[in-house]
Amino acid sequence: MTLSSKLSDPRLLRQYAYVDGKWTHGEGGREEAVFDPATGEALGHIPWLEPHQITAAVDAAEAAFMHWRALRVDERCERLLAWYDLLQAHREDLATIMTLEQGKPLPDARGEVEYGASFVRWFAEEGKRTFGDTIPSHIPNAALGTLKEPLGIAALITPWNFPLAMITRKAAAAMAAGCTVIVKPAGETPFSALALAELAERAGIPAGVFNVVLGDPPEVSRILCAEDRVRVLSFTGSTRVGRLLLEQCANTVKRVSLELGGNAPFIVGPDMDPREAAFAAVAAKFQTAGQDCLAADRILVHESIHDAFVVHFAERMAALTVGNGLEPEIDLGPLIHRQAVEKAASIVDDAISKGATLVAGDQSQAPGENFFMPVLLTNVTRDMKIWHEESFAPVAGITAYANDDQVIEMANDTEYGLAAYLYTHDIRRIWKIMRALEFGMVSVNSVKMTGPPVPFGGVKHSGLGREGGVTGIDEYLETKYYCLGALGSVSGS
Ligand SMILES: NC(=O)c1ccc[n+]([C@@H]2O[C@H](COP(=O)([O-])OP(=O)(O)OC[C@H]3O[C@@H](n4cnc5c(N)ncnc54)[C@H](O)[C@@H]3O)[C@@H](O)[C@H]2O)c1
Ligand SMILES: N[C@@H](CC=O)C(=O)O
Repeated sequence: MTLSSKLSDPRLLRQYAYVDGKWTHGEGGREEAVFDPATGEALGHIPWLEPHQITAAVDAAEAAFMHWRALRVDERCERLLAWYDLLQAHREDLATIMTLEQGKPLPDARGEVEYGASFVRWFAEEGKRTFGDTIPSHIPNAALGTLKEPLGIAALITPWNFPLAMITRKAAAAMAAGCTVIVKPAGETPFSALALAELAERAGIPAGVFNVVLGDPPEVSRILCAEDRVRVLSFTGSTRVGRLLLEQCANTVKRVSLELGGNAPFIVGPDMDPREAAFAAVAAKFQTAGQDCLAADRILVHESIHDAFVVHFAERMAALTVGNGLEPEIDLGPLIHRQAVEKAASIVDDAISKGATLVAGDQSQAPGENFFMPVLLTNVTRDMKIWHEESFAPVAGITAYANDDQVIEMANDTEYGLAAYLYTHDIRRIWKIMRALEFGMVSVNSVKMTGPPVPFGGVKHSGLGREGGVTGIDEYLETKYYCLGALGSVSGS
């Protein structure tokens, strides 16, 4: 059965790039297959655009920018709201596309469609609030102030683990600000991006405002980074690629926003009920089969409750079901591809060879070659890869600690600084540890922390800038200061 036959609106499955309002094939004959990670079946093909076609997308975005920025902001925001309504109306098809190309269970895919759509509505509202300032003047007879203006063309490069929401969190902010965008989705999950383009067109978003280019990642990124007309690069993906792109943007001095990898500590205080904390840790570790920048990578449990916590964690983990995300009652889908499975296995082997204890995790039960059964390791120490690397796999590692100062030092012992979890009901401990954690986001007694109103982003090697929230739109705006001089006597100046 083909992908399009599973959709109630088969036109949402597009196998072309989308440039200047037109579905565009490659001119050099290069293409790439897109696979269902659960079955290994090819879902379809996408063309790779040639370099001059990427430049044509920049031409289109440049031409569209003049008109898009000149629209009244409420007109721009109306189009975004129409886009939001269409995302909601087609959420089932969007979720099906996502599960097929990414692998996450259908309920999680539905959740991501809701989450992704919520950014479109949020920025359709925030777009109307891009206020400048008036400045009390230090210059005689002058009025001073600031205006917020769109930066221009934004290039948005996104990953495969959240193939829809990572686009809308950027694109809706940029478009509400008056920028035009060129999206380069991950080659593993282009169909969610192309369905977004189809719905943008139906929502009346003009040609050239929302473009999706496809191609060889380093080639496309090099062109977009070197283009002077592209004034913002917003990237979500690995720290390794983020560093490369930051360097490539230096020559054109563009605004760079980076949402990079994480290695979240999950700290459990001695006052916690070990069962409650263990169940929360399982939820924080295994979402999207561990392929989540917020995944609880290092679980740090006070020594007084460590053993009970491990028992409850193992019990809860054993109840997780692994299988094709299209089937009912599945908790963990496949990993994105075979290399991800090999990386997960190497992280487990490395830990065991350095003294970790394998409590659970039997790979002989895996239902297919891209699946990895959840693993629980205890006695995890700092010399292991699992401590330092973002595992991006369903591998949980637990370490015992003795006191608050020690756990703060352990939690901060990473180059990453995206998110941290803290479970304790002691208010003094919460305040002390929360303040000392070197992370952009700290979630206390809650697994869920994200959503459109919050400033999402990391410190250290986890990135630059914040997405969402009231400041997310600023990533796409420039402040213009004005001085209106020689006005005669200006009261209050
Ligand atoms: N901080 C966040 O908000 C956030 C959210 C989601 C994912 N992530 C991170 O994303 C990573 C997983 O995603 P991924 O594997 O797709 O990341 P990735 O860095 O491999 O790829 C991200 C994007 O960059 C492109 N790319 C890959 N290699 C490139 C190169 N050499 N030059 C230019 N472009 C290149 C890819 O095609 C894709 O579009 C994890 O590290 C995860 O933590 C971060
Ligand atoms: N779960 C994150 C994406 C990271 O992979 C989010 O909520 O944005």
